[in-house]
Amino acid sequence: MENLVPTKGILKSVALQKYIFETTAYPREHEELKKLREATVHKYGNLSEMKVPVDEGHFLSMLIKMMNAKDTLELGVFTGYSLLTTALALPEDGRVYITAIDIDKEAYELGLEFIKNAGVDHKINFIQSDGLQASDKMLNKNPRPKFDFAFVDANKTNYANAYERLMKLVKIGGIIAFDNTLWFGYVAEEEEDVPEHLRVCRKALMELNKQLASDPHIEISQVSIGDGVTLCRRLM
Ligand SMILES: C[S@@+](CC[C@H](N)C(=O)[O-])C[C@H]1O[C@@H](n2cnc3c(N)ncnc32)[C@H](O)[C@@H]1O
Repeated sequence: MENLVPTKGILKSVALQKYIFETTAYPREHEELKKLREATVHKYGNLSEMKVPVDEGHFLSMLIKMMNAKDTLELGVFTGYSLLTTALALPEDGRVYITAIDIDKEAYELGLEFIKNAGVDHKINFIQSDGLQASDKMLNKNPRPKFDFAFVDANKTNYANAYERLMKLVKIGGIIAFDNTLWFGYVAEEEEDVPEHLRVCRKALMELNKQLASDPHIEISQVSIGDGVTLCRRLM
C-alpha cells in the first residue's frame, strides 16, 4: 500500500493511476474537456483538483448514456468539467434539460467558452444559489420528480440534506450520484490520522455512507473511482 496518491485517486498507486490516465483516460478525453481542464489548472492551481478526474468523467458519461437520461441536475459546478461531460453525454434530440446549481458564478463562466466550442446546443439552466435553497424552490414550484440523473459535488456537510430533497426531485428509477464519498481514503482511517481540516467532512460522509447503505428506498453501488462515487438508484 506504499506510494498512495493522497489526492483524487484512492486505493491506487501513483503508477497505476498514471497508467489508467495515460492508457485509457487522456486519449479519449474530449478536446474541449482537455482545454477546460488545462484552463482550470491555469486559473485555479491546486484548487483545480476539485473537478472530477478524467476517468470519472468517462464513467459518468457512459452511465448517463446507458440510462438514456434526458433531464439532469448538478449540484456543485465549479468550472464545469462534470457539467460539460454531462452535456456531451446527453442525446441530441432537442428534448433534454440540464440544471446546474452553484453559489459561484465566476468559475462557471470560465467554462462557458469550452461548452460553446464543444458545440453543445442544449440549454443549460444555471442557477446561482445555495444548493439546498434552490432545491427547496424547485420543490415548492413543482413538487413532482422530474430528473433522471443528479450529480452531487457541492459542500459535503450538506449531502444528507441534499439527499432528502433529491429523493423527491429524482424520478423512481433515476440515479443520484454523490461524489467524494471515500474522502481521499480517510473514511477508512482513524480520526487522529486525518488532517484536522478534513475531519468535519469525513464525519459527514461516513454518516451519509451508513445512511445510504441502510435505506431501503434505494439500491446503491459504491464505486472506488476518483475520490469515490456512490450511485443511488431510487426504488420507491
Ligand atoms: C468540487 S467543486 C465541483 C466540481 C465540479 N463538479 C467539476 O467537475 O468541476 C464544488 C463546488 O460546489 C460549490 N458549492 C459549495 N457550497 C455550495 C452550496 N452550498 N451550494 C451550491 N454550491 C456550492 C463550490 O462553489 C464549488 O464550485
